[in-house]
Amino acid sequence: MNSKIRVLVRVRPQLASEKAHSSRTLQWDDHMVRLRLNNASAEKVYRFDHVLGPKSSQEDMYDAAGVEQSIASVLEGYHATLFAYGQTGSGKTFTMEGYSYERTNSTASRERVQSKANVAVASSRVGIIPRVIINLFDAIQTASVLKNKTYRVKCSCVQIYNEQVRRLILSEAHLAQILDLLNPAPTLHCQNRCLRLRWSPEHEFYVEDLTMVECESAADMMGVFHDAIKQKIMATTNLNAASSRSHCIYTLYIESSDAENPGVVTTTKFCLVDLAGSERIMKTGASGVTLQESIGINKSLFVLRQVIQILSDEASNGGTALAKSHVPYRDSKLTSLLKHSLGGNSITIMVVCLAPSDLCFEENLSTLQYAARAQCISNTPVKNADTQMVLVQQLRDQIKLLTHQLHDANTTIEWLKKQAAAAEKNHVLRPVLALDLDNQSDSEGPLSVFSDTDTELDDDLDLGSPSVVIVAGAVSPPKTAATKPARRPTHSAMFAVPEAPQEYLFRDPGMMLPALGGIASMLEVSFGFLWT
Ligand SMILES: Nc1ncnc2c1ncn2[C@@H]1O[C@H](COP(=O)(O)OP(=O)(O)OP(=O)(O)O)[C@@H](O)[C@H]1O
Repeated sequence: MNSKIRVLVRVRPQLASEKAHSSRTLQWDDHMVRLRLNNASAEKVYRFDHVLGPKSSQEDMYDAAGVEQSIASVLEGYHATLFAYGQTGSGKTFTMEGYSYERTNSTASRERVQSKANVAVASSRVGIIPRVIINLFDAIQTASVLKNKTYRVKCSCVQIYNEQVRRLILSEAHLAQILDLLNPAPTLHCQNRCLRLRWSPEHEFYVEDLTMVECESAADMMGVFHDAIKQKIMATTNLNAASSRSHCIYTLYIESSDAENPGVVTTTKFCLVDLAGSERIMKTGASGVTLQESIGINKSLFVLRQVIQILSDEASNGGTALAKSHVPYRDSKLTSLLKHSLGGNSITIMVVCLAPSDLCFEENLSTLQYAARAQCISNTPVKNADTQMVLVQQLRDQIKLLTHQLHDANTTIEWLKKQAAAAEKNHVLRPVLALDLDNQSDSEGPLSVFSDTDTELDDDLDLGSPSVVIVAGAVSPPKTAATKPARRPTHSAMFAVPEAPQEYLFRDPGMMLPALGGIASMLEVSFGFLWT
């Protein structure tokens, strides 16, 4: 099953700080965005699954993105990803979280103004992640009753900051270590939080030693999420009072098992990603640490765009010409961790955020170009199963294959029998089967021979130089006795089951096939044949 990345665009309202600027370059309707180029002589039109304007609510956004379907898919065994993309200040964090951020004056922020999330906001303002948490637990409650399944939910949260993967969920031990290091050498501080990226054939890229927290309820999980986002690095720039200085990946892991097979566990994940926004350093006025962050952010977004470009080119070429193009997932931590979401096995939604101001024309143009490319990318969602289930499936596949082979063999045998019958009827074949019957009694031996209409073998039939010897019962070298003329056949029956390996001698290779069919249909033994 192929599934294109679903792309939605959200144009945020003009902020008070932007009122002085016009916003004529960007126009939209429900499925289209039109960007008038600066000289107004030309325009670019882009079509998307949905386009939401500044008046759209968080609920509108959640519904239009089809997040409920993604939750259902995750419970059915598929991975899902939703990520927010756009320039700095375009509304990604608002869309994903919906909280307000307040300035803080912590010691660590002497160099610049930092912000911390205030999660006490009206329920209508909360964004996609809190809504997913609440609705996931509701959906689990329903599914566990309807499908008689048991679910366990865990979560993890990391930020990718300056190409370092850092944990946002801190255990008490981590917190104690960090407090100990309040006047830290930065490297020690980082050791506490920085995590290594690993690769395995089973999981592809994964974060080593990642903290995962099991949660019993939506309230539990919301608590973990709120603690995590308070650890995010946020700072004030010219373009955003509370700008994410890192990419934030929040992942829900859903383990499910059937009441009938409690040992068989399926794990799926739902990744919710708030990307840091692309920044034009001239515009953000970044310097010092903020400048370093800008460079890191732009570098990883550059790789993300490259991945999108290559995958979309591949898709537009029907997956042929560029099918073997190298996709540079490994060139950044972000694309490594999003590999399954871009051209992989996940159901993916991309929420594209735009700022309406004419000042953002170039950024909006670039954002729309990549969004348009992203919606060409096809993923191949695969239902996940645990290893036991995979083994069961492999055995099922093997049984299916063997059943097919058996069916084919039986069909061949039937065909051979018909050929033999037709040949016999037309008296085309002569009784040419001979065998070593030294031990066989005259009345009824273990083997009868094939003959046409009870005709006896001609006395002068020369069986001294056989064309083929079939060895039935087991593969063994032909006995010299088999080359001797046989006694006369008396019946038109096919073959009886020999007690021990027997050799059937044919003069005429044409006879061999019907005989072979007859033997095969009656004996469940191996046999082979030799040309002599
Ligand atoms: N749909 C919206 N309705 C009301 N306010 C919004 C909306 N979208 C964004 N905003 C406001 O715009 C400002 C910038 O939004 P936000 O911080 O979400 O941008 P961002 O894309 O996450 O930026 P960055 O990449 O720098 O982190 C915030 O003050 C936010 O409250």
